Amino acid sequence: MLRRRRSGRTLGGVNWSDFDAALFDLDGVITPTAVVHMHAWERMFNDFLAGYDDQSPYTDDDYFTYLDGKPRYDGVQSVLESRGIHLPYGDPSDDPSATTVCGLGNRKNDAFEKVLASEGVEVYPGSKLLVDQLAARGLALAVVSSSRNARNVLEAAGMLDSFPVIVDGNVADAEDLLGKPRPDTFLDAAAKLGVPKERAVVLEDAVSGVQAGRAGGFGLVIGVDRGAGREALLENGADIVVEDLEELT
Ligand SMILES: O=P(O)(O)OC[C@H]1O[C@@H](O)[C@H](O)[C@@H](O)[C@@H]1O
Repeated sequence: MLRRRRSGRTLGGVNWSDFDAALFDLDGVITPTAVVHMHAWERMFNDFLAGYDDQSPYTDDDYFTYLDGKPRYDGVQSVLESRGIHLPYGDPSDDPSATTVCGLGNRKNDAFEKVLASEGVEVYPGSKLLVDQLAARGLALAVVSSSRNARNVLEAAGMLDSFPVIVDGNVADAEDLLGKPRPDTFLDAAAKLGVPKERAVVLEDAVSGVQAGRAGGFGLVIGVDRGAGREALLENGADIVVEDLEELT
């Protein structure tokens, strides 16, 4: 836990005058939607795995180890590989009923979209506060999310206008950028903001996300522990770990 300091240019122990940009992950960092993704994956995988006699049920450990923060189909591949299940990759246009990597990913997306439409999206109050404070200090802000739903989530949360640069799963696909844990999407966001990586801060809740931050050589990597675990975040690339971004305000 960081000691809160409000003096000078320091917020929550971070000297923000050392930085010109903040690159925020979305799900689990700005909005509590990591939980929605988590539940949608759980429902889809448990239905799918029930068709196998020799597979144990999918658990939260599967989520944090193989899925958290990764692009949709990379996550599906990773879970299937860990269980020795081989399916054809298919194509992102696959119907959700297709028994392919892409079909399973799209099946989960149906569940995610239903929850989004019926329940809407909130914002973590501490995250909104930090975003507003950093914007007021003149930092350039971006969202860097693996999700193809990022724009919809930001819009539903009323935060779309807070981020001049959004690098999401669709941008990564269109620009051929490798997804987290590779650093490419974060580097792309920093370049679009015109800020050198050493002057940019990465804020991430997923192990794959802090790995991307470390691999990219960013000025500071802040882990937000929403379930991945403080130690896991520190071991994989976080310089500091908080439980909520309110600690940095
Ligand atoms: O299926 P989508 O919306 O493109 O999202 C892909 C991934 O996006 C990430 O932001 C989430 O942490 C993952 O849980 C999710 O699986």
